[in-house]
Amino acid sequence: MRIVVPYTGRDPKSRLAPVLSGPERRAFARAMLGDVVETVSAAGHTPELLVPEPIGAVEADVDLGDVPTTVDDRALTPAVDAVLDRVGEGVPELGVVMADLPLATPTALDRLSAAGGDVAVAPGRGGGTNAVIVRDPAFSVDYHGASYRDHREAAAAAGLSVSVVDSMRLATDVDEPEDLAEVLLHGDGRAREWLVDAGIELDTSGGRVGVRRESGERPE
Ligand SMILES: Nc1nc2c(ncn2[C@@H]2O[C@H](COP(=O)(O)OP(=O)(O)OP(=O)(O)O)[C@@H](O)[C@H]2O)c(=O)[nH]1
Ligand SMILES: C[C@H](OP(=O)(O)O)C(=O)O
Repeated sequence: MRIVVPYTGRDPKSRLAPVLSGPERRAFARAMLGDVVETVSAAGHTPELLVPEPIGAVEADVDLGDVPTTVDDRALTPAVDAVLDRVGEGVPELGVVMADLPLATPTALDRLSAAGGDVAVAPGRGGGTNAVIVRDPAFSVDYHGASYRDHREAAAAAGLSVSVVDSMRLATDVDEPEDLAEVLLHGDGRAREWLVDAGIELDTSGGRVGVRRESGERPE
């Protein structure tokens, strides 16, 4: 199956700004993208990048190999919807897997692709839609906000069946600083390596496990 991976390098992961500088967020987002592309391929699928502008040489620190790429500078929802227009005769299904899922594994993707339904969804913590497989052209996306709820409602309104996959690895999108602790705890790819190299470490001093910088200070 072809799996589209939307990715933006335009001020990515802004909610990580309390911990990571702008250049660091770009590098870390790129490392997560590398993990996701590798996982999609390892699961036997064909990754396709969906980006608002060509990925430049400045971001070539992570070699993605020869990944097919669609460039569409519209916002996330219309850009993904345009790709989903392909679903129909000749293209029975298409996946959309976000680029900020560095804990995703081939096994977790296998579970999603094995789930039936016109639409198979892996919800994200916090209300989002981290991964979805679409098998009916009547479905369209509406990202941001509580998109998991919105997608279920839209599918129901269109008379489409939905299956939901409960997966910690697909549910953990990295948006907030506390999500970095999950990457340190459960990751084993480039994103985790990037955090360790940057001196980000677990902080177990409070209630919930968080992260801190070895140096104490975020670089500007
Ligand atoms: N192609 C494309 N991908 C996008 C766009 N906006 C977000 N994405 C990707 O969609 C996924 C989920 O988006 P967010 O969690 O909002 O990521 P983000 O915009 O980098 O992070 P925040 O600044 O914290 O919202 C990530 O893989 C992003 O790279 C966009 O406008 N175009
Ligand atoms: C794209 C968006 O991601 P979030 O901002 O919820 O992580 C969503 O899943 O609807």
